[in-house]
Amino acid sequence: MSLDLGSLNLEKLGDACRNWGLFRLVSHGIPETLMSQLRSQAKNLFSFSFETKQRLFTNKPAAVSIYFWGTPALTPSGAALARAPQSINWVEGFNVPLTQLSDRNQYFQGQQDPLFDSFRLSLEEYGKHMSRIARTIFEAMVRNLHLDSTQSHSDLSESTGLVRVYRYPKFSKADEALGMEVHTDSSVLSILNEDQVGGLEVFKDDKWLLVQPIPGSLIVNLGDMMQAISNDEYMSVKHRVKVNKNEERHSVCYFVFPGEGSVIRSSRYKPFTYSDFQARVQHDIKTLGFKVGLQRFKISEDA
Ligand SMILES: O=C(O)CCC(=O)C(=O)O
Ligand SMILES: [Fe+2]
Repeated sequence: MSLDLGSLNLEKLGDACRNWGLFRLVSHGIPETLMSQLRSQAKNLFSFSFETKQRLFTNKPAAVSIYFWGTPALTPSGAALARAPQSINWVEGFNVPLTQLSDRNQYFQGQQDPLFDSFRLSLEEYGKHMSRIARTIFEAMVRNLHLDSTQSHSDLSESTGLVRVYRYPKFSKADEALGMEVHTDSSVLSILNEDQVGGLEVFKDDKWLLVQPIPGSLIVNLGDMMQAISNDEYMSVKHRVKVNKNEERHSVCYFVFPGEGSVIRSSRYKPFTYSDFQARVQHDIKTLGFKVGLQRFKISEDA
């Protein structure tokens, strides 16, 4: 399902969000050069030594490493969550909150290599496009769902935007590992920019389907917050990433969340903030080893 951002068809958008929870976006206005430049800069960053990567910090709100490996599940401060070894994901990445990006002292402090600064500048440029695209799509969704636009305005806040760049190494026993295990995103919206290797799969009608990479297009998927905001009319899609035997894969993924303290009100769920949700997810991952998600906030049907 492909949607054109320049002339968004509300009916088609609604259809994709109800039946798939994911769609391909074209005519999004991001120059192809910026998209590929960002992926190749990220690729170069990954070639630094493990020690250098671990030393890449953001300073706010506290000094936390932006580098992670083996799991995409992070604590609110950005540190990787300790997980059981059987759930190691075949991935490494950088987690970059976009808010302080323009302050060059916040990231990559003490790094002499000019690559860090050019990566920061491309991300800043890319982040502006992401905010624009996310807002445009979100407002179209609000219209399609006939929601009160004043009430739902703060359900998406561009200031929460963050980018994760991923490297999925190749692996000869590709059937025995996943690049990223099955999950739904916790975001409102996630926007993915991937290379041509492929590996993203979505779960639909009891089957795993490969999302075919198409140059220049973006993949938008709906997160749990969007499902709640839509009163379960839209769905957050279950997906995973397969690893490739012969080639490593790179992707750049943008996530955007509700505003800090903004209460999600939904006919299907008890009122909650994104922080409540995140705290619950962290707790479940620590104690059960997996995310239960929206189910935790569901208004019981037989009550
Ligand atoms: O790299 C990808 O294709 C998807 C990443 C993803 O699903 C995620 O970060 O939540
Ligand atoms: Fe995801």
